[in-house]
Amino acid sequence: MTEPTPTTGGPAGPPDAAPQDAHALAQRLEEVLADAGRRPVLLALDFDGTLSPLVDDPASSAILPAGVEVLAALGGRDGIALALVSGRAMADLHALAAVPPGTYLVGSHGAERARVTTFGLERDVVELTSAQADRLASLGARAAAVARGRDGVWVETKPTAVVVHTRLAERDVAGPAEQEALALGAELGAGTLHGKDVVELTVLPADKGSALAALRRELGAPVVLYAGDDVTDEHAFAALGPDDLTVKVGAGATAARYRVDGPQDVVAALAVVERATR
Ligand SMILES: O=P(O)(O)OC[C@H]1O[C@H](O[C@H]2O[C@H](CO)[C@@H](O)[C@H](O)[C@H]2O)[C@H](O)[C@@H](O)[C@@H]1O
Repeated sequence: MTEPTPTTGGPAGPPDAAPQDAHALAQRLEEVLADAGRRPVLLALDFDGTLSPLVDDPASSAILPAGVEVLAALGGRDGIALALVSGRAMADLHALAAVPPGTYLVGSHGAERARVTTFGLERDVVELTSAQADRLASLGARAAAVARGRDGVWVETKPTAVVVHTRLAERDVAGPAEQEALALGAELGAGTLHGKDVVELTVLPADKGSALAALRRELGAPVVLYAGDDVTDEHAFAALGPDDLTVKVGAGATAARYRVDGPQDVVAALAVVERATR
């Protein structure tokens, strides 16, 4: 897996200072949570690569069991709001994400919004204009042509986008496929997001930063913790301020203040929140 260039995936260049480690993050979380005046704290988390380890088959992704447990414990806790902010299509995210009622779900990088309830999903309707629907159909057909004959390259379709996946392809096959997909997006006037082994071509441009800022405003959250592993999460980091906690999961250039190694460390940070808010 190669890290895509942030130019097409996210807005930010690297910060001046190197991100701080998991220990510094835990300390800062404890400080923030000790101040009852700074509630609600919005815990907003990317899904793939952040709560759920990356796998070859996106349908078999799952939040780490310890993560499911700690999220369940945080559900409905006073002063804590939970959100998943993902590139996944909403139906897909809802099916895979074992999260407690009350959790906000942001899907398709912000094009889809919903809230988990005890009775099911309360979901905003997404409607495409006929021009957008036509463009999505053309993108689907042309993306299929990009994948055709290329071993390990396949196309996922979402309500507002198509995704060219290259994780299973050799590098000399994946690189040209990603470049062709990006060129296709430019040719058909689609929004493009270049994530980890994926090129997303969307007819309803959205980004995690705008979606996160809107959710924060609605909730009136003075503090936000956002954790994400991909270049598309840089939009979310860029939308947050100096009092927020931005956490890059894994390697790669980032504007986040903290860096942790993997999903197990994200779960550990959530456990800090769980203990501090009992
Ligand atoms: O914003 P996210 O929650 O990180 O979702 C981004 C994309 O995630 C999925 O693809 C990624 O995870 C797959 C499963 O681990 C992996 O096979 C793929 O290489 C990753 O890019 C999903 O399939 C995409 O639709 C999401 O946009």
